Amino acid sequence: MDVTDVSVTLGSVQALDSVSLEVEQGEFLGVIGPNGAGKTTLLRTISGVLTPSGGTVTVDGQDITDLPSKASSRLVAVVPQETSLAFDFTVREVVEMGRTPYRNRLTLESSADEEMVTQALERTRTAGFADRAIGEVSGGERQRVLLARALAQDTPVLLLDEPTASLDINHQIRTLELVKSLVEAGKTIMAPIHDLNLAAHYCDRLLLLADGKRTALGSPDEVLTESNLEAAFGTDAVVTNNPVTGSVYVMALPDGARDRDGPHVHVIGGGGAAARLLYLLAASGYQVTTGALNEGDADVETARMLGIDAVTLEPYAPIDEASAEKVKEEVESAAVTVIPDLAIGHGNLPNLRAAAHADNLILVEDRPFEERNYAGVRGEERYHSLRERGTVVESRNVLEAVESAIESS
Ligand SMILES: Nc1ncnc2c1ncn2[C@@H]1O[C@H](COP(=O)(O)OP(=O)(O)OP(=O)(O)O)[C@@H](O)[C@H]1O
Repeated sequence: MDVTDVSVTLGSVQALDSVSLEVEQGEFLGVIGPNGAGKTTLLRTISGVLTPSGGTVTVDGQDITDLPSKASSRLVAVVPQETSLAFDFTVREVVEMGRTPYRNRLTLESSADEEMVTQALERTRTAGFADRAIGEVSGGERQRVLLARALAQDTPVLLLDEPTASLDINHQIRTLELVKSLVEAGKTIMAPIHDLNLAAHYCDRLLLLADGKRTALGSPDEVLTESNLEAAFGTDAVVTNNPVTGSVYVMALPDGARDRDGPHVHVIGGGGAAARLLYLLAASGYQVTTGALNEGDADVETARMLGIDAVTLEPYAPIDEASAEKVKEEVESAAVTVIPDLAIGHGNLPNLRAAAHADNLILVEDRPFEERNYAGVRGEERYHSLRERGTVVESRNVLEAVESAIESS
């Protein structure tokens, strides 16, 4: 499917401004963007409902705007966000409407039509209430019925307007898994999706629209960058990777979330040991820094999510001199430095060396000192010497300890 330089004006609003894109057969393209960006308008233009003031839309080499509606309905099916359906049709009758483009006044329903309708009902799990009136099913069920109708239409291109909007979490995933299987079977699918994390996980590519313009187009990690999100949505967002699925993960931060103005606390982390502490300190308004940590470490991910500055290193790289120096600078400028209950290995010796420069040092120990893990004598010695000049607390008392260290200094 090719969209070339499409512009649409609605009333006095330029809803689409010279938008171009190609969608491959067997591709799932997610359309994202703020309210009013033009997502629905783009869908309505591709389906032939709206005529662009400029540009063309071609499907299978045919210009949609030139085709009679019956012919375009064999190329593009739409699942609208909202629809007014006569309330006394049954669910099955609504799905049968999907076969209309293949009928004329003289042909009766064929067995192929019936087969398509049955399949569509089954794939969308709506067969169980096929004989109920459409007015008597829930909003989420109705959305699945509309998807069934579009499947019965048997088109190469399927446009879904917010396919998961009124679905519960179970049906969101089921619907997107169904979309995935349709795409694998060769359908071309385009869908505005507000949930950026679902979009990132399921879509092959994303189109970011803002103000009727194509702002970005590419793989989810190319499109979902902090600067693109800031520009399009005007929101401060943190982009990390979902530790479970590996997909890009977006979290919007409330206004001012990064403007913490409390005293500076530096946290030596590693392997996720600092995650909760980072959260507690950030939520209490401290200006928190952490590091040095390797990219990919769970503590780096947490720091990103919370908008905390981290001194980072390449994955698995040892702490080099420049990074050790940066850690030392953070420690020296911090009112308090905290070492959570971490495993002490060779890797973090430079961090421990830097911690020796702290004005106030707090060491968190939830396990008896003897049971802790030290890789090598040097780690143990180094930690011992820090222990002598710092305050040892359990994690449940760490906030209090930070506060009283700051008060007394
Ligand atoms: N019938 C109309 N007449 C005039 N302007 C319209 C009409 N329909 C939509 N618009 C305007 O066109 C722009 C694009 O609207 P569109 O519905 O395509 O946005 P959207 O990205 O789908 O938004 P949402 O996320 O809220 O569904 C908006 O500024 C909207 O106010």
